[in-house]
Amino acid sequence: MSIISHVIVKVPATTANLGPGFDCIGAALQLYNEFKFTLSDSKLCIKVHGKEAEKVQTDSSNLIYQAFVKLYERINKTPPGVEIEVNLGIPLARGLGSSATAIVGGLVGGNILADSPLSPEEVIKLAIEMEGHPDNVVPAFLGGCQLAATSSRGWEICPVHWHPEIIPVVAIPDFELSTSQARKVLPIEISRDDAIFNTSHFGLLLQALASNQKEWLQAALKDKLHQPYRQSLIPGYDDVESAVIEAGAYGMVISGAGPTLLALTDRAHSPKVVQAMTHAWAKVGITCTVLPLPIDINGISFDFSPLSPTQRQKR
Ligand SMILES: Nc1ncnc2c1ncn2[C@@H]1O[C@H](COP(=O)(O)OP(=O)(O)OP(=O)(O)O)[C@@H](O)[C@H]1O
Ligand SMILES: N[C@@H](CCO)C(=O)O
Repeated sequence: MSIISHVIVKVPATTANLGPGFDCIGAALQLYNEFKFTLSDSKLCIKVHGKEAEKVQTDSSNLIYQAFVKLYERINKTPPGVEIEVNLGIPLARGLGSSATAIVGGLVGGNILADSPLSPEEVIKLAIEMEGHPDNVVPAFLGGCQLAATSSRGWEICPVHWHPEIIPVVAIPDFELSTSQARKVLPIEISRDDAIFNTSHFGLLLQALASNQKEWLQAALKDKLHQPYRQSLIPGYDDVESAVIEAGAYGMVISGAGPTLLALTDRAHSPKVVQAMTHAWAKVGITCTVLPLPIDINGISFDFSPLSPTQRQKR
C-alpha cells in the first residue's frame, strides 16, 4: 500500500545524436516538463497546461499514463487510480525529447507512488525499452551528457564530459516533425566508408566535447548516418547552417530527429549565433524561437507528500 499521496516529477529536455552519435548519445538541457501524480479514487483524469496543451492526449492513450501503467505491469500490480497534471515547458515533436520526458515522468511517478520497488537502473532500462533507443531517456533521467551502449549486462551508461565553455543554442521552428517520420527516411544499410566516417567522427566528438578544442569540434559534428537523409525534411537547413558558421559557431546539427537545429558555440559568439539562426530561418519564411540552453546536470527531480493519517485509514 502506498504511503505517498502525490508526487511531482520534473524532467529536462534533451538533445540527442549530437551529429555522429546517432541513437547513442544525448545531453540534458535547462528546459523542463513537470508532471504531478495524485492518487485518486475516481477514474483517470489528465489536465495539461502550457503552450500546445491541446495537442496532448488526455485519455488512456497518453504516453505519461502508458508509462505509469507499464511500471505497475513490471511489478505485477494493478495501477491505482490517478490524476495527472502536466505543465508543458518543452514543445512537442520538435527534437527536444518531449516523448522521453513523458516516459521518464510516468515511470518515475509510478515508481514513487508504488514506494520505489524498482531501482533507478531498472527504471532507466524500462524507459529505454519503451522509447526504443537510449539517447533521450538516459540524459533526461541522469542529467548531463550521457553515452549508452548495449552489453551482456543490458546497457553500459557512461557520462561524457561537456566542457562548460561549449554553449548549446537551439532554434525551435514553428512546425513539427515526428520521430517516426524522421526515422522512415533513413537507409537500413550504410557503406563501410560511411561507417568509418561516423566511427572516427564520434571518437573525435567525445574528445572535442571534453577539451573544447575548436578544430576538433568543427570537424566532429559531421555525420553520414542520419543527417544527410533528414535535411530535406527541414526547409532552410543549409541557410541556417551557413549563417551559424558565419556567426562564429563551431557547427550545427539536427537536434534529435529534428526539426530543431542545435548550434554549438563558445560563450563570446553565442549572441551572434542566436541572431543568425533567427534571421536565416525568417528569410525562408520560418518563424522560430532561438534559445541558448545550458546543460542540465541534475536530470530528474521530484517532490512528494505522504498520505495524511485520515487518507491512510481510507486506503
Ligand atoms: N508531455 C507529454 N505528454 C504526453 N505525451 C507526450 C508528451 N510529450 C510528447 N508526447 C507524445 O510524444 C509525441 C512526440 O514524440 P516524438 O518522438 O515524435 O518527438 P520528440 O520526443 O519531441 O522528439 P525527439 O524524440 O526527436 O527528441 C507527441 O506527439 C505525443 O504523442
Ligand atoms: N536518436 C533518435 C532521437 C530522436 O528520438 C533519432 O534520431 O531518431
